[in-house]
Amino acid sequence: MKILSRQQIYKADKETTRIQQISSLELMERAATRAFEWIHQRLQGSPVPIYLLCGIGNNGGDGLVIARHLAEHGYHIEVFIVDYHPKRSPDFLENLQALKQRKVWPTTLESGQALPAMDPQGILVDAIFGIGLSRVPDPWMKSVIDQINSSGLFVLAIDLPSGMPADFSDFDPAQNGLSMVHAQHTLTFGAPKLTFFLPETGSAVGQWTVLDIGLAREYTDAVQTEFSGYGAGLIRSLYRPRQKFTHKGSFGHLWVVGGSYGTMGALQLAARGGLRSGAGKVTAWTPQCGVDILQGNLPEVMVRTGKGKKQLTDFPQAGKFTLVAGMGLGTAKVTADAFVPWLKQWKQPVVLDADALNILSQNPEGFNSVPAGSILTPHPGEFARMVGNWTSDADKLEKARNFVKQYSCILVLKGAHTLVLDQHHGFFNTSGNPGMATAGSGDVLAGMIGGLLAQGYEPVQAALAGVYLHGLSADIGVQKLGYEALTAGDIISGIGPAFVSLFQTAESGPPQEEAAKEE
Ligand SMILES: NC(=O)C1=CN([C@@H]2O[C@H](COP(=O)(O)OP(=O)(O)OC[C@H]3O[C@@H](n4cnc5c(N)ncnc54)[C@H](OP(=O)(O)O)[C@@H]3O)[C@@H](O)[C@H]2O)[C@@H](O)CC1
Ligand SMILES: Nc1ncnc2c1ncn2[C@@H]1O[C@H](COP(=O)(O)OP(=O)(O)O)[C@@H](O)[C@H]1O
Ligand SMILES: [K+]
Repeated sequence: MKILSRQQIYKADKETTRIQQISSLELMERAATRAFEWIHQRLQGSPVPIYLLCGIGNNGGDGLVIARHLAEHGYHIEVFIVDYHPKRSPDFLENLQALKQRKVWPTTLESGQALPAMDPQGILVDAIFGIGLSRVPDPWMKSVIDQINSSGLFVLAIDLPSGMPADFSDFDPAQNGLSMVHAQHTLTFGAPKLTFFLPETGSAVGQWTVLDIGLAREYTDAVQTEFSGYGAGLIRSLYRPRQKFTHKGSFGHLWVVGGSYGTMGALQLAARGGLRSGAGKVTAWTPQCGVDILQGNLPEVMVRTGKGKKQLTDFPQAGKFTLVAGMGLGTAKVTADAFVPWLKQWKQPVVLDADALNILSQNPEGFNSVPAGSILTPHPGEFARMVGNWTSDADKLEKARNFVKQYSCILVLKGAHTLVLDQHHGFFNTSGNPGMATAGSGDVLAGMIGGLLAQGYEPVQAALAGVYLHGLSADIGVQKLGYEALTAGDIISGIGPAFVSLFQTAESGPPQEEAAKEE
């Protein structure tokens, strides 16, 4: 599912009206009618009061069209024009006339005015600002947004919550206190917006549904976007079925390197993640204290040790195997002094997680030794050590772009929508849940990505599939366990069912955010 930038959406609008030979007014009618249908399907004529807050641009125009349809279907509506700007869009004006012809008379809220009292059992339709928002809302608009947020009403945002930009091309909302409507649900037109996927803004969107408004495929199919959301569809397309006459040698040899006294669990979780993702063989390289633990717990894994008793002080000779390093490794000076020069021996892409990243952050020159195409999997704390603190999601994204360019690597920025970023594209994952916020789940992910890389998936494919299947495994796990009880070990137990469910199609029509997981 492509994430179109603000400018690309305007272009899509233009191309749609040109190719389909319709007016912008007709496109507005089509878009807002889809939104009305969505509401009508759920409310089924309910007498709940509906308050429509409309701006003066085309987002407000959408609100007026929705209001007209609701009035025609006998809903109890009140319409307010939030008069934040003297310039009305032509399609807004046309629809204002059309609404008045239906004998619906909107109330105008002028600058400085407070919102009227509203029944807290009602629904508030937010059609104040859409993608036209080009600068931070002024103090009056901020107070309107605050009043909406404290109203207690169910808020349905049209296209996007007012105050929230579609992307960061015009301004960074964090620089001005992130003043935006917090919606329970957002009905967005044509494509999801970048800001839906990032924590500062994504929490304001609530559940989201992309409404298909028939944008010209000639444009949307061809346009190159910087970002997309992905799910099962993409992973199915790159999945490699196993052939009959294959053997364990066909699926690679994964080495998981790490562990230290007291953190052998991290290495075990990675090893198990690699095994369950299909690596033909897995070897662990650990300090001597790890041998009994690993041999006792993981009969499938071979164990080799360095000279260090409680921490690694030396590393195996680089070879034809696939390397995942860093889980539980520690950052002791003896370990770091051996690790950084060792990394130089590697020519093929490796997977670096946790303390491998922390060691490199303390010795930043070492990042130059990371082989091109390697996959680095920091959580936010590790990424801050790598690139310094960021001031906002927009700033973090910029730092990530620069990092990937500088070191020709793939970043897996872990979070609710993990971002897999290479020099060409950013992919936001759509699987996973807050149950994964538990110690060790990142170790499992590193092992899974390594297991896929070992089998011959291209690095970016291994990162995409590992991240998606990891989230899906946890989604399967929480169905039985709930969010609180899910552990990293349960994610490992879900890997098998996740592979299986990849090829089972959903029968019922899921809501769109769910549907995005299919793409
Ligand atoms: N394909 C699609 O997706 C379709 C989209 N459609 C709908 O059109 C919507 C976009 O409409 P829109 O361009 O008229 O912008 P909208 O958001 O109504 O804002 C109005 C104006 O406000 C202004 N302004 C900006 N920031 C400001 C601020 N802080 N404080 C005060 N003023 C500010 C700014 O004007 P400026 O001052 O920058 O010239 C802006 O133009 C879109 O979200 C969707 O709902 C459908 O109808 C058809 C299909
Ligand atoms: N709220 C959430 N929603 C979805 N996924 C999450 C959420 N919180 C954490 N995760 C996922 O859980 C994993 C946590 O990794 P990490 O912080 O490295 O764990 P650890 O260091 O304990 O192994 C990541 O894959 C991340 O994307
Ligand atoms: K809106």
